[in-house]
Amino acid sequence: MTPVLQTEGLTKRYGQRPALSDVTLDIPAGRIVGLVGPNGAGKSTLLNLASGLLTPSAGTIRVLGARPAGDAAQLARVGFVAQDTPVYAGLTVADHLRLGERLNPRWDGALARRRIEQVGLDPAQKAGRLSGGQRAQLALTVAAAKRPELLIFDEPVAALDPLARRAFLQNLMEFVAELEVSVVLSSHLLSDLERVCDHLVVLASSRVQVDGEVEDLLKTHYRLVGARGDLDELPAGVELVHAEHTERQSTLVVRADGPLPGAVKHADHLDLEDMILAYLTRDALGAHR
Ligand SMILES: Nc1ncnc2c1ncn2[C@@H]1O[C@H](COP(=O)(O)OP(=O)(O)OP(=O)(O)O)[C@@H](O)[C@H]1O
Repeated sequence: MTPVLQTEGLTKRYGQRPALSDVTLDIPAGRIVGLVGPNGAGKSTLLNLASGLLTPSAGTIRVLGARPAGDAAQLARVGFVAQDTPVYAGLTVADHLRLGERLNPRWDGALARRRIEQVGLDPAQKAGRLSGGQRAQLALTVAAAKRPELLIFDEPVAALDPLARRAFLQNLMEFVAELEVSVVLSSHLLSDLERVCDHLVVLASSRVQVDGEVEDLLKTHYRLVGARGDLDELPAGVELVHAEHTERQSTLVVRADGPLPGAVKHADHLDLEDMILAYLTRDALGAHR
């Protein structure tokens, strides 16, 4: 199956400053991919490159096996909702659907109308008067009714209250199951990502820190506790992500594809949130050293 997103040495600079450095990814189709990282990590830059709004400074990017936004057919295959879910404030909800129908060859009007009704949007309401959550629902509906093969969302739930966020993500998961669409979404909300994503990419300081299927990542990451000094040497196949020490004890977060060190007193798997935080802490400490 063609990968949904494939990059090699992908780099984007604004002037001299890298926003994305040497990013190599190969993400299979049929996933909900979470893209996570601190402010300024390069998430929007990557998503804008994937949707063809930006062009790379170096390296390559293929989306569904083709150049992003290379032609009208490729544009129709990808639905992109930029940060802050832009809508046309002066147009009504129904106008958005009419516009979508006119602009998109594969427009699914029945799906759009059903979704609008399901989420309780008034077709006559001007989009500029919708709440943040309603706007997000409208943007999701328009993007999904294009019947794309890939949906890209830049922080779709950032402006939503917890209930609206949950409803939006629930909706998104239903969509994915119904439409067999792949999704790439960025978010700062790690617990949300844990609930909906099956593939994760952690970006920090313009570089990929870790990337993989969530299930594999959870299986291979551990928090190890041992006597201070006993865990200084790690065997081959065990990569240190983050370490904290007290006078007597060391606590490490590691990625282990092989056996754990013999001197470990205690080993636990981490949840996704703690694993991501370990990578982000490593990057933050490295950056300020
Ligand atoms: N148009 C631009 N001109 C110059 N620099 C830019 C531009 N857009 C982004 N940058 C810089 O590129 C880097 C990556 O920005 P980007 O918006 O991709 O990060 P992000 O991970 O999406 O951040 P956030 O979580 O805050 O949305 C930042 O240092 C940012 O200041």
